[in-house]
Amino acid sequence: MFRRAISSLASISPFFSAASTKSIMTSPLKRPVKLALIQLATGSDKDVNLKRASEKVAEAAKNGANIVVLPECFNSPYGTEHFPNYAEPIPTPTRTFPTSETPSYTTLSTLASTHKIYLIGGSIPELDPETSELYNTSLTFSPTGTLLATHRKIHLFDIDIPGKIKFIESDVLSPGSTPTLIGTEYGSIGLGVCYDIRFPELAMIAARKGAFLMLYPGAFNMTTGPLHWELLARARAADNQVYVGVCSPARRKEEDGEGYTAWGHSMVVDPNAEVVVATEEKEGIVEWELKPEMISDVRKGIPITGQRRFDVYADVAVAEPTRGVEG
Ligand SMILES: O=C(O)CCC(=O)C(=O)O
Repeated sequence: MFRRAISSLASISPFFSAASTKSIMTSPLKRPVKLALIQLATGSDKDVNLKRASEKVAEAAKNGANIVVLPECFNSPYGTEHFPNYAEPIPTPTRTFPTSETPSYTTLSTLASTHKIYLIGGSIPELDPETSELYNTSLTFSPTGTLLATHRKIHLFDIDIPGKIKFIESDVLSPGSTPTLIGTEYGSIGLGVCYDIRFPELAMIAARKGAFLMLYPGAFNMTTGPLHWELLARARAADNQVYVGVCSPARRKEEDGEGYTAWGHSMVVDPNAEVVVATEEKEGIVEWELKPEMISDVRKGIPITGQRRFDVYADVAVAEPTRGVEG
């Protein structure tokens, strides 16, 4: 019945191709996988942050998680004045550093291999020693502890809402320029850091390339958190019919003094754009099993994945809006 509906669509639209038909019928998630988002309580002591992250990752792995996510800036306070002090270089095959200079990288790699998990290490301030540029960078490790992906936050958080919040990341950070798609044994995962979620293009690119999940380590605040955090997570899921996970630090306590206050509310959204599990502001772990048929069922019911009209909006990046007739 459904196949007949698709072939009749294909006959009226050349853009409803055989390839897109296949992408509707097959789930991009190969088998069930358990996702854990760690809403970590972070502070100003990097060693304590790494120790706390290690405890919580161990707890998530013990609960059976296969993919574990930490929040944005999990090793440092979130603030432009802090980034230079907490930044670390990232080792590459051709550029190594003593482990004392890369404690966050080393901890994440060890945690991934010890617990045999995919670990999306939230983000850390990164120092590029060649250019002295700083980035807000997310490192992903495989279950053998190998670095799989390095995502430098592409859209820097530069906003000014009078009387509410002003934050200019670009005062000290440089933006990344490369969208990230992480290959795993379960399928591909798209990644963005916090403000990246406001730009639907990244999730759309990842989904078109076959991602089953978009992950956003983030740290929304007390103004934009209640306004947009859940809305954006659900929107990216609805746009692309993929799972979405958003992972925040826990909210700072009064006694921790001045500083950026994260909204919290880490959550998993399913491909139908429903919040399936969420927490509030305190430290905790949000866990959910992602299922292949959830994606394929949603895509069969509302087949937008194969109905896109790239003949109409392929040139969205350069298109000028059509102007009305003047006068
Ligand atoms: O987009 C927002 O409202 C918050 C973004 C943010 O906090 C970040 O990019 O770190």
